[in-house]
Amino acid sequence: MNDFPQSGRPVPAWFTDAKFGIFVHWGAYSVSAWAEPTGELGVVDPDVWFKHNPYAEWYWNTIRIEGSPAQEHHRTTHGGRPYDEFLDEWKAELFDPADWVELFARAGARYVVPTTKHHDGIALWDAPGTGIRNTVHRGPRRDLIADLAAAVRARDLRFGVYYSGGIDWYAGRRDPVLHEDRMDEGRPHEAAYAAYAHRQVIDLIDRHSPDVLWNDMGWPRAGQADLPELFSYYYATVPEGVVNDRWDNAHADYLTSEYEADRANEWGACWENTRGIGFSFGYNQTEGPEHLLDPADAVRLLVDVVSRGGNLLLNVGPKADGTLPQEQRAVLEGMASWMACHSEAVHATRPLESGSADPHDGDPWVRWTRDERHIYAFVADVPDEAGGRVALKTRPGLLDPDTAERLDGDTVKAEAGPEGIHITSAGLDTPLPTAIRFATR
Ligand SMILES: C[C@@H]1N[C@H](CNC(=O)Cc2c[nH]c3ccccc23)[C@@H](O)[C@H](O)[C@@H]1O
Repeated sequence: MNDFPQSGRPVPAWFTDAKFGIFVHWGAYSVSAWAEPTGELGVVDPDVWFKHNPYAEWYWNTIRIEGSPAQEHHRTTHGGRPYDEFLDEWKAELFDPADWVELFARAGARYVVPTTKHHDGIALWDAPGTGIRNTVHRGPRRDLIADLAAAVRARDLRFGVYYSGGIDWYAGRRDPVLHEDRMDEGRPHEAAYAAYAHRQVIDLIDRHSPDVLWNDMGWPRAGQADLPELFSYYYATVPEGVVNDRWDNAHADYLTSEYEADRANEWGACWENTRGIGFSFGYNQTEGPEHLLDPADAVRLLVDVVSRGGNLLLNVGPKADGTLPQEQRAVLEGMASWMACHSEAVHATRPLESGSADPHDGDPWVRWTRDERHIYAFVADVPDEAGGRVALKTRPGLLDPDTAERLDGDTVKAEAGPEGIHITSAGLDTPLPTAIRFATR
């Protein structure tokens, strides 16, 4: 979607060191919590995508598409009633932000980005111009953004905000989006909406000094001339703030990709891949284990992204009551137990210079990271018949075999080989990667 260079502004070190953030998609769509588990963005045929949208947060759009299974579900389960009623049904009665943040921190996340207003236009704070159509005056009757921000900062994590500037099916009054080629028709571009959105982002900056401004689906054309002023105001308020790339090519401190879409953005010193634990960002009750990443998948995704110089923004979709779905908690718990001894090989690392050591897919699976004094080899799926022996292809002399150590404490033997380093160690035949640390020569 974006083929322009980043802003040229050096991205603050906290962001490139952070490596791992948690996205939180929570809204009135968490009450309906329903979508077909069609598949991943970028893999699903675009002609199928919108009528069979796996994004549960797109429920209001999908139920307005004639003949969609979601429309049928809405008719039979909710009597076809107005989407807006889900706001009043949303109570968030079990919302415990400190509990969420503790799990996010243990999993190794260093920043948290909640949806403050998604495409349905419902604000999770008392946003200017929204009247009572927000979670302070209806439903939860709570400023969910302020409560989460406080918990995130109390745990010394960075706090960012997601804002749907490009799409607003309420204030923007648009017909359903039927195909990505007609996405622009689904977007409001008028001056009134631009002023409304601009004012809300300024309000978020004034209230929370967010460390990340994560806008989505572009910015209304009538408001694009005012973006340089908005960004200047943001940076003056948050000198270490970062701005993503979804403002219609106006500006970007870093580029984003989403599932398999926009993978061409995954280059340079700083980019971020985002996805849900399943095929959806909003909680989708129809998803089963076969649709979700397991802990090993999530760890490998994080390690692969970090080894290529990116951040992973992994999403959780809380239930309407404020609890994190058990199957999503389990993934973060799995990441947390892995992160307990692998953080040093992930956080504040950088990719290796190209050509010094090769990643490898298949058996074994190999990825690399480095910091000033060490090089880390992540190894998984070592075939059993190899007796735990792996040949790591590296530039000769790059690693000192005598310094090899497994971060989980198990023993590893290393010796220089013709193509780099041979290591021998037990228990590397699992899909969950293990890091071996070497001192750099
Ligand atoms: C983080 C997610 N961002 C989505 C917007 N995604 C994009 O614009 C990315 C994208 C690239 N190519 C596309 C083709 C069709 C739909 C989306 C995209 C939103 O529509 C989702 O609901 C969720 O908030």
